Amino acid sequence: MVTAMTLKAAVAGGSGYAGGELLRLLAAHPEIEVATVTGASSAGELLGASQPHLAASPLGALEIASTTPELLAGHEVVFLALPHGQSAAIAEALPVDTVVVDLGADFRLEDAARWEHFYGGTHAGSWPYGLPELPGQRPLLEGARRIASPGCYPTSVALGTAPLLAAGLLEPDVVVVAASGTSGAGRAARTSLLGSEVMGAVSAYGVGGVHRHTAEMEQSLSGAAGVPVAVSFTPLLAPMPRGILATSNARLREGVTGADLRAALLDAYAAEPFVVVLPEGAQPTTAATLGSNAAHVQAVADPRTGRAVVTVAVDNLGKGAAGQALQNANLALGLPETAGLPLVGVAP
Ligand SMILES: NC(=O)C1=CN([C@@H]2O[C@H](COP(=O)(O)OP(=O)(O)OC[C@H]3O[C@@H](n4cnc5c(N)ncnc54)[C@H](OP(=O)(O)O)[C@@H]3O)[C@@H](O)[C@H]2O)C=CC1
Ligand SMILES: CC(=O)N[C@@H](CCC(=O)OP(=O)(O)O)C(=O)O
Repeated sequence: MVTAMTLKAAVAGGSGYAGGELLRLLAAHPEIEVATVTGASSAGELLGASQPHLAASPLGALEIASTTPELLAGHEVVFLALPHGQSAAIAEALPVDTVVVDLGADFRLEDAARWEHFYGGTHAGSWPYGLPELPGQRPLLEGARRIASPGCYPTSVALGTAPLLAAGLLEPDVVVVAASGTSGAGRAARTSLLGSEVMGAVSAYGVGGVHRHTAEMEQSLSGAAGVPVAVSFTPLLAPMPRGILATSNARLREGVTGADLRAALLDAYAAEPFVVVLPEGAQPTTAATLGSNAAHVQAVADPRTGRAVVTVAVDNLGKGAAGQALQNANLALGLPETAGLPLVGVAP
């Protein structure tokens, strides 16, 4: 039930994985109420049938509507959790004073040529990049009407390495190997159903610099470093439903120690509610972040090879997607940044 005191939200793509997690978070948000949920093939179904984890919430009784700009207009905030290429036309038709947070990639890249290279089609433009913890980024998101929420892998990589590059501790050439749970591929991919192929195996994909998140990582890391940063990225598919563990490896600048790396992370995240720099000796694990908007970060020096090893765990559907989108909406709407966002995960 929407009351005069609450802000009305619409979630487009509410039948998908990212939309489903966003609706779970919004169901407990103190100041936002979901008035409209849309989808495509699921239009006409009850949300509780499409997303069984929402069945006990009043949201479960909402009917999923077809996605049209007319239906999405008239809300204070619209979340777009749609496949790539679907957001731009919808966003253009929404009122300019509506807060629109896109969970997809349509508006993440500033460079049109790079967007077209990695995604194909025509670049729709760029919006403020919704990773508030990046140096200098939060003021661009406070009060914004359009926000491009980052991809899950780029979120995890930037949270670990951006402060180290900004502090001049690493050479601007980063090798990333990151493992994701199957929900990262979206519900439509049905990888979750291919148990015989996915379970019991870890496999690399998008190998050889072709994964589209490479451009997004280079954009945010170059912004933090103030010089172009090259990223070599290899994603791995891991036999788990959700979670990302990203490892980033880069050459240390002359004289830099492990203590310097940790000091830079602790300094960058001292006042950040969602980023936890783990105690020395502890390593991030995906399980500890599940269901939360937290990112767990660690950095270690390998003095024998003169390299830094930075590890980050996030929930790909939490800080990697829905949690981050809600954090961005809170900033845009002038609400407490942490409203409706769990700081702690579920265990075991
Ligand atoms: N999964 C993840 O970890 C992350 C996802 N994202 C981004 O979030 C967005 C959604 O991803 P995800 O939830 O994983 O994807 P899913 O495949 O799970 O869900 C896609 C959603 O979009 C709807 N949809 C599909 N085609 C259309 C269309 N032509 N018009 C309108 N709606 C359509 C689907 O509706 P229906 O089911 O009714 O057909 C469904 O609700 C993507 O842009 C993705 O890149 C970002 C970060 C992480
Ligand atoms: C396991 C898996 O397939 N993961 C997805 C990443 C999903 C995501 O964050 O990103 P976008 O919003 O940019 O699509 C992939 O590699 O394409």
